[in-house]
Amino acid sequence: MKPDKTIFDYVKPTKFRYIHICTNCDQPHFSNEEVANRSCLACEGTHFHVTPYYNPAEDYALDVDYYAITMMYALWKEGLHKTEVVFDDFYRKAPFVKAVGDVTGELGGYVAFGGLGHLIDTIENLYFNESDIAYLRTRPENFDEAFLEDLRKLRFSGDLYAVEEGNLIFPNTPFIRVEAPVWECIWIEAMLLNIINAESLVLTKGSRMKTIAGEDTLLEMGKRRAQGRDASVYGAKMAYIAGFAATSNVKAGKQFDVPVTGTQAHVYIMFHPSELEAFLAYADVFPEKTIPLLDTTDTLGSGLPNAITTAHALAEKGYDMAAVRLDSGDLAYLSKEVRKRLDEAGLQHVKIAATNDLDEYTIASLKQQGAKIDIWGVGTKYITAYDNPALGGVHKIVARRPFADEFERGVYTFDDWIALIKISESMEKILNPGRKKVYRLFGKDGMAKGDYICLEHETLEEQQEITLKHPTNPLKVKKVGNFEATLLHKSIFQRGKLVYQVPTLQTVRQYHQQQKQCFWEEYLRLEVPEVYRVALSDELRQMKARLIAEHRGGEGHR
Ligand SMILES: Nc1ncnc2c1ncn2[C@@H]1O[C@H](COP(=O)(O)OP(=O)(O)OP(=O)(O)O)[C@@H](O)[C@H]1O
Ligand SMILES: O=P(O)(O)OC[C@H]1O[C@H](OP(=O)(O)OP(=O)(O)O)[C@H](O)[C@@H]1O
Ligand SMILES: O=C(O)c1cccnc1
Repeated sequence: MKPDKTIFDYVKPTKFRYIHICTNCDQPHFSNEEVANRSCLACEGTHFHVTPYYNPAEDYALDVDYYAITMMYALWKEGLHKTEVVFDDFYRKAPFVKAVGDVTGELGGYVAFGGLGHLIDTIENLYFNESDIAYLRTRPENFDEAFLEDLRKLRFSGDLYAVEEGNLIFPNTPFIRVEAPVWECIWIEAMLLNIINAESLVLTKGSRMKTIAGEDTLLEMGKRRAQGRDASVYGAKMAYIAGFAATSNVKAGKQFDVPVTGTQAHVYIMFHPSELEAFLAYADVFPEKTIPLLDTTDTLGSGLPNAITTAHALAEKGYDMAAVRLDSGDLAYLSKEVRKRLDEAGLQHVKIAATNDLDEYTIASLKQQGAKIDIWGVGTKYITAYDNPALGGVHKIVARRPFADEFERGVYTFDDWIALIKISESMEKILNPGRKKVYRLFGKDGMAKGDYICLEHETLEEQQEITLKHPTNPLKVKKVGNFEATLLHKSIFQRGKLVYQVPTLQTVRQYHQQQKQCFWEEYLRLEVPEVYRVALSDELRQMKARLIAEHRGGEGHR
């Protein structure tokens, strides 16, 4: 390595642990092996500067709850850690839906699936770096050195299937399925759920706001109120997917190429000797982008007249003032009055922006009151998912390969998957066992009719009509004919390798809008939404019933 370089000056070595730099020609080579047993591809030199690659920005291996490490260790000690298993990720109750339910008490609602791009990035760069290993070595559990050495080599090596980011997901539909060695599935749980739960939650909040705002402009302004830096940056990214026009979060703009914009704050006006001087000074610098804030002293008595003077001054120079901003008071009354007076002053082009603790409900109410607001700036209630601060997505084992003794006894073959179940007192909490897939059924009009969860070997392609049966209530059935069935999951990782073409943010944003249009508005409305059918195949239901009966009969969880 040249003395004036650090390892960060070389190409990012995704998934490789060591960087071997030719001491002759400075060419970098990436490897998972510490020992350089090769000649340089560029100059055939044989001497290398070898160093572990450690990028503090890629520091995800310990994004776990401690019991993940102790379970991984116990499985390693048992020699079972590489047993292949299947995990499903799903949620049970949609957020933001008030506990009213339909006549049978069942709650509807949806989640907009967010966070897949972030998850892919994280899994691609997931490895225990040297400082992680050093930390684990200090733990009182006294982990075996051979275990720590295996951790140093560990990468995600499994298959991962997921719903595409921006699609809509419903209670109990698995949004991710992971097939991997059991210790890897345990390793990624907390990190995966942390990303998906947080980003899907705010994406859903934003998606609801977009439903209400329609063609009006939505701006994301939550940075100062977000629960941490990541939450603000990824929240701004989710807002863009949801259909917001821009964010005030500059870091998100840089990181994800999201449009960035803003108005002006009270500080700028309070700092100047007078409101009018402040408006004129700002307009001088940003003649095409000036949005005066009207409420520093008196919205209608001072802010608005000064903004009109500023707009006329701009017009004399050939510029159109963009908008004015309301930030307090009765936004319905004020916006109507401001619109009237702007129009009277010949300023029909000047738009009205509003901020102040807005959410989908206040926006809906203001629209219903005939407020003349074109631009909605939302911060706190969007970024914190204020009325429902967590999404309860879970990561659960549903199948495993047989153990050695089970092969030996001839009970199973190598290719078998053994369905696993966890029993609960409440039927809703009992997992859907086995290795499964999910179809989404569309009518000929392109509208979604329900999700159909079945075992991996089952197929729907030949069927003309299907009865969607409620998972727990036998009286709830819905016949669907003349449908098209689409598999909901895409293959993301195969044997640890990324096989999915990650779409651009722009594409994900369009995809989210397209997917929303496939659902009747009754499923998407804010209050008491219609329940979208998620059904199990007969074979899956029967298998589940058999496993429950066996379990209740005391035969354990097989
Ligand atoms: N016409 C309206 N209908 C429904 N909600 C409104 C209407 N006008 C304002 N709101 C909302 O009512 C709340 C008013 O909050 P609050 O009383 O804290 O604001 P304020 O006194 O006007 O201003 P400040 O932020 O300076 O305290 C805000 O959430 C705002 O979005
Ligand atoms: O209301 P939100 O949806 O969070 O939107 C962002 C708010 O942030 C700013 O207020 P600031 O932080 O200056 O304080 P304020 O609440 O007293 O206006 C701005 O004036 C908005 O009102
Ligand atoms: O640009 C704005 O108007 C803005 C940005 C962040 C918070 N409140 C307002």
